[in-house]
Amino acid sequence: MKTALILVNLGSPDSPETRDVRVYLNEFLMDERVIDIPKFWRTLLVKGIISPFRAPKSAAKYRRIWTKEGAPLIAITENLTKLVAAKSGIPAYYCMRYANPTPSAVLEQIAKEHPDLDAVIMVPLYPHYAMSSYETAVEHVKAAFNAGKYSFQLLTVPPFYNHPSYLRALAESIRPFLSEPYDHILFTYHGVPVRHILKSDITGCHCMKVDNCCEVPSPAHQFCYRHQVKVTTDRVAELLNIPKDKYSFSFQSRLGSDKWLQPYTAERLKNLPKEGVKKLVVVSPAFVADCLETIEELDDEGKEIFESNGGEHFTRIPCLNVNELWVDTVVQLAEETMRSVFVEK
Ligand SMILES: C=CC1=C(C)c2cc3[nH]c(cc4nc(cc5[nH]c(cc1n2)c(C)c5CCC(=O)O)C(CCC(=O)O)=C4C)c(C)c3C=C
Ligand SMILES: [Fe+2]
Ligand SMILES: [Fe+2]
Repeated sequence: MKTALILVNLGSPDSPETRDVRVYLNEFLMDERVIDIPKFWRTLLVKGIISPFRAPKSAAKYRRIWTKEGAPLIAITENLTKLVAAKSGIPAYYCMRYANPTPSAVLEQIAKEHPDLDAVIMVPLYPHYAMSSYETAVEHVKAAFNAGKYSFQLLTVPPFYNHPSYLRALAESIRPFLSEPYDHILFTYHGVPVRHILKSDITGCHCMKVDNCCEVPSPAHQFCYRHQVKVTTDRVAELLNIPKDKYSFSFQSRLGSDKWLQPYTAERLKNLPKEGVKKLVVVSPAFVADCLETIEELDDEGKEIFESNGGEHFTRIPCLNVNELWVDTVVQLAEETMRSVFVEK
């Protein structure tokens, strides 16, 4: 089998200048899987209200996290891609859902450099399924693939929130930070609107409708972000022997006035010191690469909220980034997807 890999991440603006951030925000928020309202209203909201006000503020935040290599999320994805290629011996590329490099440009490059491929395996860099992350990235790459004339097949790695290799990589990345005394570990995940959870419920009658929905077995869980982040949290806590009263999970980065998944991370950071938590460890497993939401929102804003409310020690564990066990996981996920298609035939 001749294969290549394409790692897919979210994307960052081309530069931290307001102009480029506005272009990025427009593309991001005009995505119907992110702001799922009729196009007319979405255009009015995004181009008339959100982007003009948010772009300068977000640009200032991007300037604070920008490095010599550019946006952290892109630089880390590029380095991960190189390590995956070296480890697997399979040519590996990366593309982004928003901004650059685009899936069409990268698919063209792959076809040119490897004209005799049987398959390209897409690895969406999202452990959990959400219509605003995993689903939109996969559909966007598939649309670019279908628009071109490629002789290879496109295969897709499924969400890996409960994959033993991912759980192990995550647990081992956390373990060294628990050797010092701590009061609590908070697993914080990017939030999504509650409406998205209801929309993704294939049964139409389970998510947020059944008591303890995320613990009651259901086919809805295949697409339930809340269930999946809960599984990741509990499995990692089990691997690390963290007692139930010493960990919890919450959701960050809410945008707009809709109801999003709760509890909100900012509220938890404010209240934890009042509950006696002075030494806090924070980890964000939905992001596999450090980005604006971890470096700026957690390291800067999150720490400040915790400490100004009586917290004394705030430690944020870096994302998996280019961690060796994580590189192994990506290779394993791709190989398993390839085998499931070609060996089982
Ligand atoms: C788990 C992954 C992510 C989900 C789910 C997700 C949903 C989601 N995001 C927004 C709006 C914004 N997110 C922004 C940044 C951002 N989001 C993710 C991941 C998920 N988003 C990442 C990794 C990043 C960082 C990108 C980087 O360049 O470092 C932004 C842009 C920054 C800002 O202005 O705050 C917006 C906007 C919505 C509305 C949403 C679900 C509906
Ligand atoms: Fe986001
Ligand atoms: Fe659920």
